[in-house]
Amino acid sequence: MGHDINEYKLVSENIQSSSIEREAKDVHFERSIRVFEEDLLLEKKLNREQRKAYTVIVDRIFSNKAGAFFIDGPGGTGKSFLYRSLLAAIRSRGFVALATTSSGVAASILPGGRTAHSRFKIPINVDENISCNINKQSSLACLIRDAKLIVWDEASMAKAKTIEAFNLLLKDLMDTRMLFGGKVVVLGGDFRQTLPVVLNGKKEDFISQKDKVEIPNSLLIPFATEEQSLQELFNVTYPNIESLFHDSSSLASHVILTTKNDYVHEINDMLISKFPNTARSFIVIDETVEPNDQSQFEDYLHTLNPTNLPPYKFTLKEIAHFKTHVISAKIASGDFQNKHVFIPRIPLLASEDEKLSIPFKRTQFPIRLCFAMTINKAQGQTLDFVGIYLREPVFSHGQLYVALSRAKTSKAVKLLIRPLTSDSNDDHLTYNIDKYCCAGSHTYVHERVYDEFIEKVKVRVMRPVVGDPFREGVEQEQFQKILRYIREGHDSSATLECRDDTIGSKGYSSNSSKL
Ligand SMILES: Nc1ncnc2c1ncn2[C@@H]1O[C@H](COP(=O)(O)OP(=O)(O)OP(=O)(O)O)[C@@H](O)[C@H]1O
Repeated sequence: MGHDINEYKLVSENIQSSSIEREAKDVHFERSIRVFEEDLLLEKKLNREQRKAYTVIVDRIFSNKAGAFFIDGPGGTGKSFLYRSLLAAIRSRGFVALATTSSGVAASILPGGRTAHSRFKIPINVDENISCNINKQSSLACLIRDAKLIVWDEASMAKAKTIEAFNLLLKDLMDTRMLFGGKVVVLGGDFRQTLPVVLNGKKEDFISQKDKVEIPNSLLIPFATEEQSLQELFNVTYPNIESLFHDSSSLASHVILTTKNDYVHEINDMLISKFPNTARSFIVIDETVEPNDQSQFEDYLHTLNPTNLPPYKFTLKEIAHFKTHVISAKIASGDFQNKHVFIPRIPLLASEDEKLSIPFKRTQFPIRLCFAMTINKAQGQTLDFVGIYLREPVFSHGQLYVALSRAKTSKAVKLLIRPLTSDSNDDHLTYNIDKYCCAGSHTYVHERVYDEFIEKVKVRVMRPVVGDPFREGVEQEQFQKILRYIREGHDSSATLECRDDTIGSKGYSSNSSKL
């Protein structure tokens, strides 16, 4: 590992995959996505609400008008179904339609789906001045300019800054100040489901309220002992697991959902051990970025489990053919279903969000077992059977709702709840987090209600009681941030609807303002 293929002199010419070549291949793929007959037929099956949205959006596209749409609907009400029919309608006429989502799993559900981060080169680590990394002259820029339709599913899971960066990119590429560069953009999602992950967030970042909910007996697996009840959950979710061996598509439509990655790893290890074949474990190679630190920190690095890196050790069974550095496998779902691939071991870096004290790279196969996955990861999927394991209650807004709404019927869901305390028997009660307050910096309002909205907001904004500017929590940094937002809004030609003056000469309080 770690060697350049050219060192082996296998062919006379140097093999170099330039970023331009990779991009050209990518663009070629996007322009030649095949539309399947079944997707073309979806249009005929649209229900009344879906058809209404479909007609308005298609009409905007073919009359060459701009349009920014948001498709809202509770889990399982057919948002993805609508996107599929829209994508098929545009692509089958030979036009470009880009399908993007906020998460990789959701991207695998849409034909030709990509994460928005990857398609629009939006940096993962968002900061104040985030911008997309696309050259205006590149073939990717040309592809985006040509796109008649851009779909962004699960947009409710994206941070506001990423949507703003996307908006700026389109304005820049299209050379216009119109929203989303005057293109037809369909954002979709469900704010009742999980929202963006706030890493190391403080209380102010997500204030939520817990409510106790009682789960009906028909959905429950009674809690006896942890081992016994988990076994029962495994049995209902994966009946005859050994025979599922040869039926990868039905294996992929059953899943156990839980709250945290640590529990996911535990369950996956327990389930892989149930397969009869020979086990093979793969241990990672951890290398510090600074070579001199290697001997001192190697053992310590093995104990770390950053969220975006594979665990120190994982086990596979001999169903795929694997060698030490490459696995030969078949893809089970998505656009490339049944395609045969070779997966090499590659070095992976931890995300900068992890803020590791010793930067290092971990070499391992970029794969994970997925008999179990986190609830957040499952958002957007519709599955044949869902087992939910709540070792502890959900910890963020919408998680319980997402978990319960992944299956098509209530008969295809079973929950195992560990009682909150060892001496209680309330294995039918859990907490739901259902109220979520956050400070939004932008509001997109439909033009039809814009004037009325502005009037109502003006009245509201002038109403608050101004507090003590010296109370705990009122900081100069936050105050400067608010003044900066007002300035930025003003500079980008927004109208100041209320006062923007500061209160008094002491402390950090500003009058209510609205741009
Ligand atoms: N008009 C329809 N006719 C037949 N089946 C439909 C229709 N609309 C949706 N479905 C089916 O309902 C299920 C859920 O639909 P879909 O995945 O589109 O919902 P969703 O709103 O995207 O869910 P989520 O919010 O969880 O992502 C899918 O199996 C889909 O095929």
